[in-house]
This record gives sequence, structure tokens and C-alpha cells, in this order.
Amino acid sequence: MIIQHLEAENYRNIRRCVIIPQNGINIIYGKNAQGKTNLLEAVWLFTGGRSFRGAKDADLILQGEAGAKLSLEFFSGERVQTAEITIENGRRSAALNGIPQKNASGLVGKFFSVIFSPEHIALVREGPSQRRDFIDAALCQIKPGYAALLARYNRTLNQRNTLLKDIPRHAELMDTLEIWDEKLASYGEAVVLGRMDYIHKIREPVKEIYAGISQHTETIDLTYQKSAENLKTALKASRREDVALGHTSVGPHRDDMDISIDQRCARSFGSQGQKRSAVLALKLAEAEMLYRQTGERPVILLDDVMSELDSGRQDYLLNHLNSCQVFITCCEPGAIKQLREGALFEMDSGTLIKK
Ligand SMILES: Nc1ncnc2c1ncn2[C@@H]1O[C@H](COP(=O)(O)OP(=O)(O)OP(=O)(O)O)[C@@H](O)[C@H]1O
Repeated sequence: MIIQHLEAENYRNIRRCVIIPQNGINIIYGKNAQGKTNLLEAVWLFTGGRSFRGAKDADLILQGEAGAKLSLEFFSGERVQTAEITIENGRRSAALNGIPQKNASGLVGKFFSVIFSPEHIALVREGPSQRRDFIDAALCQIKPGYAALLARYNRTLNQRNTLLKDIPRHAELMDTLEIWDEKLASYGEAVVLGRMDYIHKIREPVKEIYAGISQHTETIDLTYQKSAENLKTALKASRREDVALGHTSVGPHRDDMDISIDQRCARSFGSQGQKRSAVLALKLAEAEMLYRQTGERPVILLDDVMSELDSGRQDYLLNHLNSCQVFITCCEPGAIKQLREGALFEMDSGTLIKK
């Protein structure tokens, strides 16, 4: 997947900008608050998802303007394709190769991209839900039917939780738990199998990429942590406790993925640079998995990735990811003096200048 041409109009602080990037590394540097992340966010929107910053669509329009427009020309499936996104009246619509889509999510699966932004450090630093979301989001992209399965699991879980809250007032409902436990266990086991399979597949690429980032000085490992070995038995065993709690205490919604660096838990013991490197390895491995699944290498977006990384780790990002098209933002052009081959752009008050 290669972006050949991107145009943004009235997008955030960008009145008008055209970028013709190169195939490998593209660096966008500039002072704080100039529009570097805004540009990456514009690229990301072509994946069909919402802003990775969780912004409302209306906030994406340059203040004072009625609408924003993004146009993309990209090479994928051995041909040049076009995509357009229009944001107007608080709504985002899209067209692919000139054909209007029902909504912006019509672009899902047409343009692939993987984003690293500083907030993603939460994936290592914060609680298990971040890591579950990472695996689930990746699976939704590459495993047909997984999104529907997850939705079914969550719906059944909510129904069981409602029932658990009702039981103290209606003891006769205790018997109906059996049906919900059967259903929940069957969906839950399938969710766990999907996640374990993904971790099994992503583990080697993560290890390899982390070794590269750390210049072969550290090792990383991933392990799926189940909250129950046999879900059906565990649900049955925890019924009384669950009624007292008013929610379900076992199942994939309570599972975690352990990330260890040199055999120590990265969340508790990792340094800032190690945590950042671990998230990067996970994101780049996610890109590798997308490639294996689709035959297309996703565009890699690395927002403000250089800080907190030593020069060896920076060198890996600048000079070892050439098989993909990569966009890297940074503040200091000095941080990129190790760049051997790539295009340089400066972002200044929403205006992009090719260097
Ligand atoms: N809808 C909007 N209309 C006008 N300006 C906006 C809008 N949304 C954001 N901005 C402005 O865009 C600027 C932020 O741009 P961006 O987040 O891309 O910065 P950046 O260059 O990545 O900076 P940093 O290096 O600090 O991360 C801010 O000045 C912000 O006020």
C-alpha cells in the first residue's frame, strides 16, 4: 500500500496541503502545534475508522469553515485507487474510486494503515483492557466473523450481568443462569481461541522486531493470561460470588496479555524507552500480520516516536522499515540526522514544505 498523493483542505489547522510522499521513509518535522499529527490523522481516516485521537467529526473541520475534504491516491491491489473523505454537517462521508460509499466505514479493508501515537504507551503502561482491545481490534481487521463473535459475547455478558443484579430480589432466577452460562462459555471459548491464536502468530514477529529495535540487547515475550482454564466450569463455580458482586468475574473480558522484557513484567519494571519500544514492536508486528493476511503492506504512521529512544533505537526506525511506506513526525530535525534515505517535509502553521 503506497500513498502517491494526499490532499487536505480545511482540515484542522491545515487550510490546504498537498503531499507527494516517497515509497520508504517520510519525515514530517516542525515545532509543536504546527499540524504534524493532524496530517497523520488525515491519513488514518482513510482506514475507515474514527480519529485515533477520539475526536468528533465536527472537530476535524478548520474552525470557521463549513466542511473539510481529504483526497487520497494510493497504489494497492496492483493498481492506483482513489479515495475521498468529506466532513460536513458533523458527518463524514466517503467515496472509493469515484463511487460514493454508504458511510465512511465503506473504506474499511480498502486502505490499511497502522498508527503509533504517544498515547499508545497505555498499551503497556495501563491495565489489561488496553491489551485486550489491541488484540481484538487487530483480529476484527483480519479475522472474518470475529467482530460479530465479540459483539455476541459482550451482549450475552451484559445479559448475564443484568440477571446477576436481579437475582437477590428474585431468587427463582438463579436457575436461569445455566442457559446464560452455556451461551457465554461457548462464545467466550471462541474469543479466547481467536486471541490465543493471534498471540501465537504475532509472538515471533514481535520478538524479532523488538530485538532489532533494542539492537539485540533485550528480549521480549508475550503470553495470554486466561482468567479461567475451563470457562463453563469456572462460570458455574463463581455463580454465588458473581451474584454478590453483581457482575461476571471470569471470562475473556477479564483476561490479559503479559508483556515481559528480559523476563520481567514490562508494565511494572520497564523503563520509558522499553515501554515505547514494546508498543512499537507490537504495532509493527500488527502491520506484518496485516501483510501476511492481505498481501499488502500497510502504511505505517509513527507520531512523535523518537523522543525517549536512544540513537540505536532511532536508527532502527529511520533505516530499517523501508519495506513499508512510513510517515514519522518529530520536532527536531536534529533527531533525524541518522536518516540515510528518505523524504523530508517541514510543517509550519498547517503549511507543508518539501525540503
Ligand atoms: N478544527 C481545528 N481548527 C483549527 N485549528 C485546529 C483544529 N484542530 C486542531 N487545531 C490546531 O492544530 C494544532 C495542533 O496540531 P497538531 O496536533 O497536528 O500538532 P503537532 O504539530 O503534531 O504538534 P506536537 O509536536 O506538539 O505534537 C493546534 O494549534 C490546534 O489548535
